[in-house]
Amino acid sequence: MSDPLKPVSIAILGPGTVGSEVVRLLTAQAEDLAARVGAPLEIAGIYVRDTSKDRGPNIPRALLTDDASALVAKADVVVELMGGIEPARTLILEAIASGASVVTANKALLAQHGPELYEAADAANVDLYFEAAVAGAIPLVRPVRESLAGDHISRILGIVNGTTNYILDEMTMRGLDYDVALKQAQELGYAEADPTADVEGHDAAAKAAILASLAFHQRVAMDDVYCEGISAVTSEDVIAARETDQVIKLLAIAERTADGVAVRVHPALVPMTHPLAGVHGAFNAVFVEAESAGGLMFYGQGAGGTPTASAVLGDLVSVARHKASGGKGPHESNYAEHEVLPIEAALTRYCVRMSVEDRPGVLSAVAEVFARHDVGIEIVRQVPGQTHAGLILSTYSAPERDLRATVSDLEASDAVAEVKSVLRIEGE
Ligand SMILES: NC(=O)C1=CN([C@@H]2O[C@H](COP(=O)(O)OP(=O)(O)OC[C@H]3O[C@@H](n4cnc5c(N)ncnc54)[C@H](O)[C@@H]3O)[C@@H](O)[C@H]2O)C=CC1
Ligand SMILES: N[C@@H](CC=O)C(=O)O
Ligand code: NA
Repeated sequence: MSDPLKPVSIAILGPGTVGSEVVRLLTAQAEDLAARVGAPLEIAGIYVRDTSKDRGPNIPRALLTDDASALVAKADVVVELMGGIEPARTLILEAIASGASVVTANKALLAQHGPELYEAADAANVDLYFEAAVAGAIPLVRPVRESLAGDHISRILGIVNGTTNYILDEMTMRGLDYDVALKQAQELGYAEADPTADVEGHDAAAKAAILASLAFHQRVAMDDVYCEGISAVTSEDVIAARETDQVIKLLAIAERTADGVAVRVHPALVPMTHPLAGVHGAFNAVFVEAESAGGLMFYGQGAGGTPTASAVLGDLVSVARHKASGGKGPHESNYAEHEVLPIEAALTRYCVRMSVEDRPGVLSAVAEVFARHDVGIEIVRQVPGQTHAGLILSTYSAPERDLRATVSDLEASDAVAEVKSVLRIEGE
């Protein structure tokens, strides 16, 4: 425990979209933060690669340094907002080894190297907080890690990536092209430095791995998460969804069943009437189902510099309080050993859009393929076409492996000219 009047020194690594807002708010709200912490927060330095570059009025030049290790060594709390694996991992380990607590928004790093970092933090008896790493401004890590620590979480389902929700929403509501919407998301500060992480679902998968680890009290790594992004979603898919009163959302789903835990990220059709359909722009929404609490819903801004800075500052106040007055946050809880199940075992529903030969007997040939794999058809819609007829079939819930085998046989069937898209259905 330090002297309560002694300032808590903060190192900021990476004053980008989020980091620059953290620095601005640390200065603008200095008095309130000092009162809440019980000691002033003092920025010891800001690590950048190029100290000569002007970074605007919010980033005082005098605080810039290009010597990250020296900065980390003199800080009580290190706030890592550079992103990426290295040098973030090494600098966080250096911080922990020198006795500093760490606040990070780096989900990619936590999903890949979380165990190493949690173990180092526990061994050094320092805090490692990461509220901003999952669903931006929304308090979600803390509720799952602390508020629900006495309950049994069975399912988490939601939208956890702002960039892809923004893109799909702009395509749906304004008919924007995918590329234009992505560019806008980048300009608004929602996207990762390499937006492939967003559009291919890796960012959502990292968040899903972190949430599943916290919810199920075991280690779930990035590689355990089945992941499909939105880069294959076309304007035609978006229009077809709208015509049937559905929207396409990128969902993260973590479930605990009698057989184990399953974690997946993929685009899905959601009925317009479902609350997730009303989540627009870069907002996120996450449903948590727990045995005693029942259903909980978390909603708010999932990306953007200022909202994310709010989550970082919340963590910073907590860990700085511990530095000023003693105490420590929760350590990693990883005692459970449920099997991590493959996607093939998941029960899902498919919507298959295809063009078929426009001749008698085709519908029964198609129906036979579904029956062959014991997959029930719930809804059939036929759309007249010029050379071929359009057919949209929605299935009842079935094991993913049977649904895949059905699609594979449809592709090989003489009755089917082309399987145009396959989307899972969720939220009904
Ligand atoms: N932008 C957002 O809405 C959110 C971002 N995050 C996470 O926050 C972190 C930061 O994200 P942004 O601020 O959006 O990124 P950014 O790219 O705007 O900022 C990163 C900053 O770190 C610097 N940096 C990167 N690598 C460096 C290195 N090797 N040495 C020195 N400086 C380096 C960059 O020059 C830049 O100034 C990432 O981990 C991201 O995943 C989390 C939630 C929301
Ligand atoms: N790129 C991420 C930023 C927040 O985590 C997103 O779009 O959600
Ligand atoms: Na959050």
